[in-house]
Amino acid sequence: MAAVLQAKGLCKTYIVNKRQNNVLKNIDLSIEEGEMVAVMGPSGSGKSTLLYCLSGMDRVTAGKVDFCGKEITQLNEKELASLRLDEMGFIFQQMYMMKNLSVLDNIILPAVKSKKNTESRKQTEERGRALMRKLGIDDIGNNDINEVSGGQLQRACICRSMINSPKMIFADEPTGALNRASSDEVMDELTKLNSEGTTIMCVTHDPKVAAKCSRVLYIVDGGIIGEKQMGKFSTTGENLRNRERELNNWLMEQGW
Ligand SMILES: Nc1ncnc2c1ncn2[C@@H]1O[C@H](COP(=O)(O)OP(=O)(O)OP(=O)(O)O)[C@@H](O)[C@H]1O
Repeated sequence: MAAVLQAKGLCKTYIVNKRQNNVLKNIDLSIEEGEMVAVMGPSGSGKSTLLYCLSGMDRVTAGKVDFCGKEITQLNEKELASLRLDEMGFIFQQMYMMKNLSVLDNIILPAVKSKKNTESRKQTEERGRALMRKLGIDDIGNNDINEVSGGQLQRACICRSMINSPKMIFADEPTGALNRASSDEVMDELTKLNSEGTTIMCVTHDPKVAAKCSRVLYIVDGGIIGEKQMGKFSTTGENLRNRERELNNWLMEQGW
């Protein structure tokens, strides 16, 4: 399997009030095509910062990041923005939907903005609707974003992250704002996308979410101190409880 994402010697330092905070310390990491990787660790350990640096949303202080063979740490802002738009999908806990647009218009916005997209508006809308059907929210396309539930909105975010058929989806606490049932539904959709070939990296505090991933990284104080290969989760015949139990035992060994 080819690596989609590779980081070498990745460091990130923030300077706040003249004080240096070395948040990521010399991280080496490789993510293969088709993996679904969870990033776990204590609060403030650098999980979100890692996600932002790997996806080019934030600049690294030292080291390099390759995405599909392109060294993103060498790209300028414009090149980075179009790479993110065309090849990456993003799902956040806060969702970041545009309040003045309908759910469908929010979903298709990355396609409308992409210079690579040669479709008519109607074709793009049709694709948006098809994604909504797949995620079971085809009845809320014309709603305002404040007229839908949190679970529906998060599924809309998944549609939006998929609209440009990205190579990889970066998710930061995608289920953090959801109740258990909605969280399970969103994870089912993400694992389905992953089984269809999309590589996913997901920051989470929830072992139930991580148990559905194929690999779990554990970060403490800006360094990856452990990783666990879980194998692909299959909804058919696999006992999720066993995976959760195994993962919880491992997390305790890491100091969780
Ligand atoms: N934009 C920023 N400017 C300055 N410091 C930042 C910035 N973003 C994060 N930090 C600091 O970097 C450290 C790591 O933050 P980060 O959000 O990556 O941790 P996390 O592991 O995702 O935490 P949590 O689980 O609480 O979301 C923290 O000390 C935080 O205060």
